[in-house]
Amino acid sequence: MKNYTSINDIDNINTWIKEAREIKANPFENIDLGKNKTLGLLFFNSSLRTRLSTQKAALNLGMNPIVMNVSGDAWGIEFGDGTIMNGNTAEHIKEAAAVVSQYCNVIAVRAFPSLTDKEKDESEQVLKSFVKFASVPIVSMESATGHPLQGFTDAITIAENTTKKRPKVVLSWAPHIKALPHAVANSFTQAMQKMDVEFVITNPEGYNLSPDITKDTKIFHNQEEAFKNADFVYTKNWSSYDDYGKVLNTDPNWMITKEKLGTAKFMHCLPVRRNLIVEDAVLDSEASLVIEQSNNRTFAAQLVLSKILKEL
Ligand SMILES: NCCC[C@H](NC(=O)CCC(=O)O)C(=O)O
Ligand SMILES: NC(=O)OP(=O)(O)O
Repeated sequence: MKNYTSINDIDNINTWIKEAREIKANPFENIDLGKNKTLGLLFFNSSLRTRLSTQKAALNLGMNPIVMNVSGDAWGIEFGDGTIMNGNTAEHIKEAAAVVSQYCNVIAVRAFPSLTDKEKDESEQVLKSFVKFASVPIVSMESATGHPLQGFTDAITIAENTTKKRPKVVLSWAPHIKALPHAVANSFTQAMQKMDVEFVITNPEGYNLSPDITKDTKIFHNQEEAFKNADFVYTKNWSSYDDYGKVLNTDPNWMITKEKLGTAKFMHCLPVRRNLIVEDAVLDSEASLVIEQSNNRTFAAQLVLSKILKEL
C-alpha cells in the first residue's frame, strides 16, 4: 500500500480486521520491519489518542517516530498555486513536503476542515498537497472529510465485541456547543457500509451527512425508532453539512442516556464531553467501549504502517 487516506484504501475489511487482531495478540512480532525507518507525524490540530497511538504503533514496528505541531511551531505553509507570498505564509508546501520527505520514510498528517468553506474542505487541500508534493507515503491522521484510522479502529472494536453474525449498529448524532467536523462520522459510515452489519444513522433534520457518504444508508430523524434492537450505538456530534458548518440544534433530548441505550454497547471516538453528548451513567458502565476503542487505535495504525513498510 502506498498511502492510507481513506476507508476506501481498505481492500478487504474482514481480512484487515483479522490481521489487526493478530497484531493485537502479538504486537512485537514485526519489531524489525521498521528498523532504520522514520515516521514523521505532523499536527495542524490538537490530539491525544492519534498522537500517542500512532507513535506507539511505529515503536512496536521498530520505527523511529518524530513529531511536530505544525501550527504555531513551523513556518506558515502556503498551499495556493502561484501565490505571491507577501502575506503570513513563509514557505510553500512544494518545499515543505519535499524537505520532510528527506527526513521521513512515511509522513502522517492531521489537518481539520475550516467548516466555513465547503468546497475548499472537500478538496482536501492539505492532505492532497502532501500526497502530491511528498516523495514518501502519506497517512491521514484525520483530514477535512475523513478519519480512516478511527473508522478502521471502530470496525475492529465492533468485530471483537459482537455476539451476533449481523449486529445492528446505529450512528447517532448528539448535541455539542461547537461546530465539529464530519470526518469521524463519514469514515465510520464508510467502514460500516463495508461490514456485514445492519447499519442506520439517526440525526435531527438539517444534519444529514453528505449524500456522497450516506448513499443508501437509512437515516432516521427519530432517535428512539433508530435505537430499536440496537447492539452498538456509535455517537458523534457533527455540524450541519447542508447549512455548512452551522450549529442548528443543541437539543439535550438527543444526549445518550442509559435508558435510551438499553442493552446496546456505547461507542465514541473521544474526546467526549460528559453530560452533553452522553451521560456519566453510560460512560461509567460496562456498556461503554470507548477505552477499548482507544486501545485499538494502536493496532489499526500498526497494520496500516506494516502494509506501507512492506512496500517501501
Ligand atoms: N479526533 C477525534 C475527534 C476530533 C474532533 N473533536 C473535537 O474537535 C472536539 C472538541 C471539543 O469537544 O471541544 C472532531 O469532532 O473531529
Ligand atoms: N479519536 C481521536 O482521534 O482522538 P484525538 O483527537 O485525541 O487524536
